[in-house]
Amino acid sequence: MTTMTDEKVNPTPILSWNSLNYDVKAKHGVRRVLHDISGSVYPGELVAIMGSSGAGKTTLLNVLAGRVQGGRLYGNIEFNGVKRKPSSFKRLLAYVEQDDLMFAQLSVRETLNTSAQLRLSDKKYSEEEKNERVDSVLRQLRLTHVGDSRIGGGGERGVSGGERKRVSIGVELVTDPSILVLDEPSSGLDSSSAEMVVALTKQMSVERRLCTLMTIHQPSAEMVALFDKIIVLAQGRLVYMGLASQAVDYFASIGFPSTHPNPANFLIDLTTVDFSSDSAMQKSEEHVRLLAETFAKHRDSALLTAKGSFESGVKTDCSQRNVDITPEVAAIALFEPAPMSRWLSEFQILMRREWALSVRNHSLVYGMATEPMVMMLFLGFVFFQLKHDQASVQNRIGALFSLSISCTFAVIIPGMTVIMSARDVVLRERSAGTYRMSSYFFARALCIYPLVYIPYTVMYTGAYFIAHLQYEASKFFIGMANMYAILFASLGFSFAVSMLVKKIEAAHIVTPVTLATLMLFAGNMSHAGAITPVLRWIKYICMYYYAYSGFVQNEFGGLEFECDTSSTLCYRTGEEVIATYGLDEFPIWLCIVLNLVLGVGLYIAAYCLLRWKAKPRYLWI
Ligand SMILES: Nc1ncnc2c1ncn2[C@@H]1O[C@H](COP(=O)(O)OP(=O)(O)OP(=O)(O)O)[C@@H](O)[C@H]1O
Repeated sequence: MTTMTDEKVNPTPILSWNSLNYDVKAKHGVRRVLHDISGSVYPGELVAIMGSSGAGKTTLLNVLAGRVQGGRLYGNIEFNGVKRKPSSFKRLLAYVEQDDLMFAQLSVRETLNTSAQLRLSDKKYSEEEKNERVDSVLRQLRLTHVGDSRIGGGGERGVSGGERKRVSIGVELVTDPSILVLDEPSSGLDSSSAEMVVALTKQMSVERRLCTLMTIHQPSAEMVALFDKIIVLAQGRLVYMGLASQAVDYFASIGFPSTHPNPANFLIDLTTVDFSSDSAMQKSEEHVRLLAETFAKHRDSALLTAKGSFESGVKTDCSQRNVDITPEVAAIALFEPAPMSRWLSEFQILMRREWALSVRNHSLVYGMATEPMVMMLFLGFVFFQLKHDQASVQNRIGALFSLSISCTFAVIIPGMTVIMSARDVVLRERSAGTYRMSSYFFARALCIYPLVYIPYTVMYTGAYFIAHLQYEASKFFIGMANMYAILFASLGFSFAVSMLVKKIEAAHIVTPVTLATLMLFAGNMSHAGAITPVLRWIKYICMYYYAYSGFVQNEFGGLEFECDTSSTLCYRTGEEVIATYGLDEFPIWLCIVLNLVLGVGLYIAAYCLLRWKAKPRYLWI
């Protein structure tokens, strides 16, 4: 197997790293996860990072990809011979995560197409060129036959695991990366699918002169034969980095002849720490340290004699050049790579995608449409054809309060589920700088409105006429505007909680508790003007208060009631009811405006949280 390394053609490694050390917080102080790792890779190479579980493979990969969070990182990393710049490096690096984070409801072609549309520059590529790029990636990754199949996953039927992994790779390859990074691309795949993924990756590396780095746990002998270089880690130490084909010979030369037909199994056996007892652990840790020291000496001697047999490109290896470079401590990089498309075209692409996602989520669409219909029947028939007696006062109060409540729970909880279920994909896309957060935010928000506003308009109209609220056009439409305002605020609430809380389980606890608390301030369970002064302000940030005040003033205004002779308490006019409940603090139009303002405030809070709080804080050197 000839290596496709490029050191003769291009003596500068595409990526080189020197004296990488990474510390994390441990129970008793600090734990070193990576010890003094140096190395380099070249265009066209397929490099595997191997080692047993916990050896530090993913950590090293993330450090090299500029994706490590938390802890302290020391050392130097260079890209094309110079210090990396976060924005340009991220554009040229494609990172395929271990979990295939994609939308189950989109087809393979749609997934790749969206990535191409968003990540290929509008200035450099025409629409046809972008489509051609998608076709060529589909062909290269042997995905053409499943182009129209849904991705699936999470309970939805879709393409196979191997195909899904290839789509994840394709999402990154539709751009023009210089480095492709894959975290455990074979995990969860059967051996033939895993081999196919590695073989195709190899082919792409050669054809596109891509440098590919992947972590891999226990590859088959056939897969090892595809790698140009391997990096073997044990307990965060480098025990080998060099040609895959020479690894076994190297270990034999230092006294560890292969005991296994598969070199990967041999290397894992050789470097695994035995945790069965304290003495066994100490012994194997000593063994790993010895292997790392031996490799350091061998590599140094290879450098000194310029034989370069272990590591291709050693003559220009940064570990040689950087002897007098002081290792740097990583700073936190908070950057946003420059977007590739104009805001409006980004927004249109995302609108199309978000709309497809919304309408293809059948349980969501049916759920959001059915709930208001059920509510309409209950509201209409529990409060059927209201009259003008004293009982109808209580019934009207009940109907209007229920209407206010139904505009929150049944909107906020499904809304939150939709927004949060997309979170991981959005974070992946954000890490790659795929689009601006503002275009995503607007597209997501706009796509959810029809799913809420259409059924609620039907519900309101049905309930209004069945319950026989005041048959007056102005009252009907003012009530509807009031409902639209609380729906707007509810969706803002949905967005804010989705951005504030990381886990959906937590959101499902926080939301009902908050809403139940806010209900106390609506003016139904407590008199709006008689709440303890220290808590009274809460009604001003309570969407129920404004909506309920609006509904009550709209419906009761101008109504007259009959008093029966047996009753001591009698409301003669609607105005008396409004005054008794203290719901006349703001006129109706202001109630509507204040709910809209509350909604805008919640959207702004949600956007700020999305923009800054959810921003990954990667360590950068
Ligand atoms: N931020 C962190 N905080 C605490 N420990 C960490 C952190 N990052 C890595 N580690 C520890 O460093 C070690 C190496 O982790 P890493 O995920 O890189 O191993 P790995 O070789 O990829 O393992 P596996 O094959 O099981 O995924 C592990 O013991 C892990 O617990």
